[in-house]
Amino acid sequence: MAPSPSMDSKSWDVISFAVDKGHGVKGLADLGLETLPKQYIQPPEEKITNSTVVTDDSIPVIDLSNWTDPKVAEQICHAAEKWGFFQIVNHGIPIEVLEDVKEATRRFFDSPAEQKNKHSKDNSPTNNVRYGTSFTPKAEKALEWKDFLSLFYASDDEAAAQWPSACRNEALDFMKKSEFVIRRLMEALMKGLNVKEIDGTKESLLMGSKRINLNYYPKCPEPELTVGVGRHSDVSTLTILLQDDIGGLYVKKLDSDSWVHVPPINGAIVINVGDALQILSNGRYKSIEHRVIANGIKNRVSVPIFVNPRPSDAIGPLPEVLEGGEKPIYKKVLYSDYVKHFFRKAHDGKETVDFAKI
Ligand SMILES: CC(C)(COP(=O)(O)OP(=O)(O)OC[C@H]1O[C@@H](n2cnc3c(N)ncnc32)[C@H](O)[C@@H]1OP(=O)(O)O)[C@@H](O)C(=O)NCCC(=O)NCCSC(=O)/C=C/c1ccc(O)c(O)c1
Ligand SMILES: O=C(O)CCC(=O)C(=O)O
Ligand SMILES: [Fe+2]
Repeated sequence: MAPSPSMDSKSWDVISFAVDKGHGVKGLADLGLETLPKQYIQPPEEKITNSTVVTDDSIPVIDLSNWTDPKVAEQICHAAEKWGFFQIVNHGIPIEVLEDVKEATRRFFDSPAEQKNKHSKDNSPTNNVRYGTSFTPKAEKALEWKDFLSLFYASDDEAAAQWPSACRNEALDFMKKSEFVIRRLMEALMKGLNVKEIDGTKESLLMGSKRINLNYYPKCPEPELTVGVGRHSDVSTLTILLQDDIGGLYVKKLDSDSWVHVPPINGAIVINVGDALQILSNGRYKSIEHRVIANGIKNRVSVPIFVNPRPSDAIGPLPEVLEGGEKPIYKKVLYSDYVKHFFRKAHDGKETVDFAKI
């Protein structure tokens, strides 16, 4: 039966429509539903409340106008240790590149479901391009109110042949124009760990592979009953996250049960430490839990670039970190095993990193 706004979600198959046929939550939102389908209702404990949000504190904002100032490197290391999250301004990535990739994200998700679904797990001719909804629908008790396109970068030629034309050039441009920033951030962070030089081995561990996701969070009926993205930490070394002007990303404060909002700043980019860098730094840099709320007012887009080790790398605490006799708290794990473990289950806060604990 074809869905209509007046129908409640008992009378038609929401999963078949949104997940299998590829309409996503964008398709559900376009129906003009007045109530949230029950499959998206999250347990009450996932609701973010005023009592857990603090408004008198926020993640650092770091001005990168002067990279050569040693104080900038100190601020980066300090933010990575104490917050695991910070925003950067005056980073040198042209504002048009940022605007263009947000626009391309809207263009891709505005295209017909049949078009988008050509890139689903079942239909895509390559594993490097994947359109989907929620996170792991088969493993989740409640779905998340988000559609995504995930693009693993293999080469320019492969991207030209396989990435959707609606967003290919803009996504590639954002990746390329952020390379300089990623390298400088890594150099600063490695200095803080006593690593003098990023040689070939370190280059692979720190930034050997990249994945860019285009996220689309449509306007949601009854947004307080669901989530945009559930509590999780990223499995990357670093994530370079571009958000639009809507807001809704919350970050957990270290060693607390409080959450802070990450306010959109025009032209800024959010940076966060992922599990791989937490493991490589033996816990010095923190991969922090974060989540995105759903909203009932406007569609939101975000574009994270996940900077990762190569899938074939073994990751564990770096020798330089353990030089002074510090005990390793993580064992060596094959990065592709780590990522598979992450993708196999629903978002579950910081549980993934236990996979690598000694
Ligand atoms: C990821 C793997 C290990 C998958 O290996 P492979 O053996 O080919 O398995 P697969 O059958 O394609 O995928 C295994 C499952 O993961 C899921 N999966 C794979 N890629 C993705 C993806 N990009 N997004 C969501 N799920 C995915 C699949 O759907 C499979 O589940 P199921 O459909 O069988 O139930 C491989 O592609 C690889 O080594 N990739 C290179 C390294 C890499 O990509 N690292 C990831 C960094 S991404 C990163 O840091 C964060 C991603 C993220 C995404 C969404 C969020 O909401 C979120 O919070 C975070
Ligand atoms: O949309 C956002 O602001 C964050 C998304 C996110 O955490 C992710 O894709 O891993
Ligand atoms: Fe994330």
